[in-house]
Amino acid sequence: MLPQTGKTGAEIPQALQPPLAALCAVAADLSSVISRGALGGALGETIGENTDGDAQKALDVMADEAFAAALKGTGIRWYASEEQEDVAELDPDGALALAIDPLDGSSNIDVNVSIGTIFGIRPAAEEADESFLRRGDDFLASGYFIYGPQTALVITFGAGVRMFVLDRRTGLFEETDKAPAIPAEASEFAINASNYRHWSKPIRAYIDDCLAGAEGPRGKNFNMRWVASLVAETHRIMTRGGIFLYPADQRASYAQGRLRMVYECAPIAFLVEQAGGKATDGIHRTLDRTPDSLHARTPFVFGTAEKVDRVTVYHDLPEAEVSSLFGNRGLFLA
Ligand SMILES: O=P(O)(O)OC[C@H]1O[C@](O)(COP(=O)(O)O)[C@@H](O)[C@@H]1O
Ligand SMILES: [Mg+2]
Ligand SMILES: [Mg+2]
Repeated sequence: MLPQTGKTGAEIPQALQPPLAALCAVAADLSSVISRGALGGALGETIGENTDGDAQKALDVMADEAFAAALKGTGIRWYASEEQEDVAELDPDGALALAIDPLDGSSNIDVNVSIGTIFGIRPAAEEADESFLRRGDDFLASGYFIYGPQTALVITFGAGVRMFVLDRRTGLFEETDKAPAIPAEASEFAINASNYRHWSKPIRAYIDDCLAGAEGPRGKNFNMRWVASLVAETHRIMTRGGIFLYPADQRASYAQGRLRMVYECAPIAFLVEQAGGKATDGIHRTLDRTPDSLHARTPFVFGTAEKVDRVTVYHDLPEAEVSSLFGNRGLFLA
């Protein structure tokens, strides 16, 4: 079930072909299960709790079990999943380590909104933790499947970004010639605005200035999106630019935001950088940071490079300039 590279003919690295074929086979099956909705059972029913304390939905567990089973014998030694407390050893003689969010956007399972799967593949270290608790500059591949009106695979092997769409007539992922590249200009921001009162001053100031529109310090109007599915936001930003923010906030257990470094933020960061964008924790480059545990969370800001840089600058502004009463930011922020 390897993705068909007819459009570009560009090779898929040999060592990655078996795990990628397995990922595509499971994703195609998942796509079909998801498209049947309630006909296929209560996919969005809460059946437990994962390590993070997040509600575990039936589809979360189904997806995790399907990916883990399909990846056996494909060269993956270490399998790190959102839905499993510890790293699983699939093939002791495998040379690869795979981190996965089997089902991303779980709150949308029952409301027919796009959901997805996020994955990242890197060389396996001798020890499980050592394979994942390290800087993110040795990815061999990362990407996501999005189960929406189209089921698509967006992936990078470290040489740009490629997109494949599932052709339901053949069950194969066919490469398109529209390789996503994040536009340098955009006017959309994505953030869960209901958390405004919990954000830091620099984040509030950045969003205040977007909301102030043409009359405010930015001198232009913006639009807001929040799908509550990281994969859907990523796909939109990969396609038409913009910025996504899930910052740290003052709620209990959100001091490092909500999203997890190993199987959400680092794989997305590698992909976004390959598409010409940037990804940080609001200040520091995501891929330069080392997670201290498998399910460690991190604040996450990614998208159009200039916008991500601007959020970093807001964190450098003097206290007085990020108080929400302050009308004008430093001149260079015009
Ligand atoms: O519900 P919130 O706080 O807006 O958070 C939405 C975020 O949570 C997530 O659903 C977390 O991912 P999971 O669904 O895999 O746990 C992201 O996809 C999404 O960006
Ligand atoms: Mg997720
Ligand atoms: Mg998930």
